[in-house]
This record gives sequence, C-alpha cells and structure tokens, in this order.
Amino acid sequence: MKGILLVNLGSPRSTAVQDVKEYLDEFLMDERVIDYRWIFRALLVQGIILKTRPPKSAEAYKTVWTDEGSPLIVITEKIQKKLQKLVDVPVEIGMRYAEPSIETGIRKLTDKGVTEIVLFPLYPQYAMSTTETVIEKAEEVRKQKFPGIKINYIQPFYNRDIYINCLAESIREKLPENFDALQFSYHGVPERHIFKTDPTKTCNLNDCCTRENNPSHQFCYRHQCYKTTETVIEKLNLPKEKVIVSFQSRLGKDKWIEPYTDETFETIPKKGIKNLAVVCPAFVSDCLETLEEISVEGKHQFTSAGGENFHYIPCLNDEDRWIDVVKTLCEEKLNEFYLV
Ligand SMILES: C=CC1=C(C)c2cc3[nH]c(cc4nc(cc5[nH]c(cc1n2)c(C)c5CCC(=O)O)C(CCC(=O)O)=C4C)c(C)c3C=C
Ligand SMILES: [Fe+2]
Ligand SMILES: [Fe+2]
Repeated sequence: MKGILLVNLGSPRSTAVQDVKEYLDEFLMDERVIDYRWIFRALLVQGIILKTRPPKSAEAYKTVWTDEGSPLIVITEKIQKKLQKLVDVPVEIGMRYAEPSIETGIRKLTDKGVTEIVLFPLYPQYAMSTTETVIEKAEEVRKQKFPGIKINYIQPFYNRDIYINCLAESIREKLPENFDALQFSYHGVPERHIFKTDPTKTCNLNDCCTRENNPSHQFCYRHQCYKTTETVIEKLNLPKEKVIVSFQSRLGKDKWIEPYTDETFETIPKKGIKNLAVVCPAFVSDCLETLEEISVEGKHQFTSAGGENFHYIPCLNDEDRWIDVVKTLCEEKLNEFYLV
C-alpha cells in the first residue's frame, strides 16, 4: 500500500524558553545547517548560541503563535487535510526538527499498512539545509526503524511550470495596485554551503548564478532562487527594473549569500522606492521568518528608512491551487512505484 509524507522544517513544541532551546539545539546541531566539525559546532551552538538566543527567539515566536500552535505546523496540517480529501492514499506530515518527527509520520503511515511512501520535502529550492537534510534524515530513519519500506523522494520543484504558474497567480492576486518594486526575499544560506554542494566547482556566486546553463545550477540554491524569480516575473509581465532579489535570516559571523534583505530594506527608500511589495518564495507556508522577520521587523526597517507602504504577500499556505500542485507532484512519484 502507498502513502504520502509531507515534510516541513518544524517548530518548537511551545513558546516556552526551554522548548525553544531544545528545538534550536536539534536544528542547529544538524551538520547540514551548521556545517562545522562536531566539536566546533557544539562549542558554537551549545557554548554560545543556546546561552543567549532561546529567550529572544521565544519572544519572537510568541508574536506569531496562534491558539492552534505554530503557524508553520498548523498550515502544514491544513495542507495535509486538504490533500487527503483529493487522494485515495493516506497522507501524513513529518517535521525535520521536533514533533511530529519524520519517524512519527512514517510510523503513522506504516500503522495503516503503508510500505511505499512518497516523501515530499516542502522546499522549492535545493540546499543542503533543505531537501538534502530531509532526505538524509528520512533515509537514516528508514534504515534503522523501517528497513522493509520504500521511499520515493520528490525533488526541488522551483523549475516546474505548474509550481511557477501557481506562485505567479497567487502573487498576481495579492499585489497591491501601486507599488514601486516587488522584492523576492529568500531564506539565506552561508556562501560556504553553496561551494560545498557544487560537484562541478564552477559556481563563483557572482553572475554565474543568474546565467543560463551553468553546470552548477542543479545544486546551486542561489541560482534556483534567481530562476524562480525570473520565471515568475516573466509570467507576471513585470519588468526586471521593478524587481529586487535578496536573502534573509542570516545567523552568525560567516558570509552568507548576498544581497541581504535587511540591508536592502534600509537602502531602497533613499533610491526612491517608497511603496514596496514583498514575497518569500523559499517558504511554502508562513512561519516565524515571514510573519515576524519580514512582516513586522522588515516593515519597521523599511518605514524607519523613509519607506511609506510595505505590503507583505503571504506564502502559498493552503491555497487550493497550491494543493493541486502538491497533488500532481505526489501523483507523479506515486506512479513511479509502478515502473520499478
Ligand atoms: C526555507 C529554507 C530554509 C533554509 C535554507 C534555512 C537555513 C538556515 N536556517 C538557520 C537558522 C534558523 N532558521 C530558523 C527558522 C526557520 N528557518 C526556516 C527555513 C530555512 N532555514 C524556517 C521555515 C524557519 C521558521 C521555523 C518556524 O518555526 O516558524 C531559526 C529559528 C528562529 C530563530 O531563532 O531565529 C534559526 C536559528 C541557519 C543557520 C541556516 C543555514 C543554512
Ligand atoms: Fe551559483
Ligand atoms: Fe532557517
């Protein structure tokens, strides 16, 4: 029997400082997120970050938390429920960090008799801290706990027409009538991650990310973000001059991919951009990084620097057109089980 597991990043169990600390510990001790040797990662995470960050993060989570829980989890559950109505195989969710874990999700499926799983990492663009860590974790769990099952993984979908059409339509509906620029703000990653995962060693993080046909593109998160933007704005008929790409949420002292979202918010009003629309297509569901960092903090940065109107465009969340895309991508992979 077949089943579907939708995998998202995960959130703390609650906004209590101890729960946030446990979540950050698991998240940041992932070697695909902070990719230092174990001893240096432990020194940085447990010796420095976890000593100061949890109370601040907990406060930030409190500002977005709902009666039902973390927005990211609540929205992923809504996607699951809507998808379940459209397909005739069981659908469960799993989070890369914290609960419900990938193991919990797989167990719920196997308890229903599922032996062949389509696992969907809910990240449009590939990075070692997105798709790769989900697949690594799921394979570890499968080998250790469920050796008898098969898992088919859905690959990054930033270049799939059905996804781009869906994103473009969603943005079109939510764009304000008047705006000077539309900013695409993607979650950032350290530059080192891009070099590390480039088997061709041809990406220099300059114009090669925006060039056509560089061999590194399949593994270049920065390219995949620019490509997402380029194809969406083509559909929207927006001139490139009206579009900004930037990368948010950097952590620590390493160099992350540029340009940085917060610096952009502070500089563009002086260049005459007073009415700004912002969309965050690295996230399929709204979460702390969109609802607090962009909608609240980002708006504050922009307006304090002279900006007038800041319009945040929500993620795809549980929009019906997005659920249709999820269904199509899952069905493609479900059908692959018949081919082997
Ligand atoms: C969308 C893709 C994501 C990438 C790439 C990513 C990389 C990455 N993140 C951190 C550090 C943090 N991220 C945090 C929150 C967070 N990150 C993503 C997604 C990506 N992260 C999401 C969806 C969220 C929100 C989760 C939620 O519960 O709503 C946090 C926690 C919050 C905070 O304390 O600021 C940290 C820390 C690193 C180091 C990294 C490197 C590749
Ligand atoms: Fe690149
Ligand atoms: Fe993150």
